[in-house]
Amino acid sequence: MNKILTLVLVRDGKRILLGMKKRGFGEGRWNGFGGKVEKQETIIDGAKRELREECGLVSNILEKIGLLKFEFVGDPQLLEVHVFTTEQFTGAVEESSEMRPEWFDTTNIPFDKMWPDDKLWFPLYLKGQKFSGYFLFQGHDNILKYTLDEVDDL
Ligand SMILES: CNc1ncnc2c1ncn2[C@@H]1O[C@H](COP(=O)(O)OP(=O)(O)OP(=O)(O)O)[C@@H](O)[C@H]1O
Ligand SMILES: [Mg+2]
Ligand SMILES: [Mg+2]
Repeated sequence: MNKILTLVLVRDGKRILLGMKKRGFGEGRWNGFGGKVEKQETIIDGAKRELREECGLVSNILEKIGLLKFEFVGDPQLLEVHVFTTEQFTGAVEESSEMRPEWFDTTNIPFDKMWPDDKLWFPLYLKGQKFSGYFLFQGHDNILKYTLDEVDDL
């Protein structure tokens, strides 16, 4: 069984909100907001919940933009990350125990302090292209092989 995760990218014109992960998986890296989908919730509800928990923002309009699958050498569990974006949100950005949020200009995204797959698919996201990808990692820094496709539907 794949492990189902969410990732939400909040966009405000030319800026994007990322969070510095303060603990757990991906600690020390900037990323969108998200986490594990719980048993009783839908994927989109999980995405909304994690967004609110991790940065204080509320959105009811998440657009699905990507599906990413990750495999780590030596780990039989496949991660399935459902990626969403929104430009419509309410609330105030607040730091949480898990994330320290910060706005970045879309021309100045800190790829050297992000998961290495991000620099591969972010350009598709930024031009409004939906995508589907698979990445095989060795450790947390090396991508051994990957596929990345532009798709019309997810
Ligand atoms: C390998 N390449 C990757 N590239 C980009 N993003 C990645 C990723 N691998 C995982 N992610 C994201 O990292 C978060 C992990 O989930 P994570 O935050 O640990 O879960 P959750 O918030 O439920 O935490 P708690 O267990 O409640 O503490 C989650 O958003 C997931 O989409
Ligand atoms: Mg999380
Ligand atoms: Mg969680």
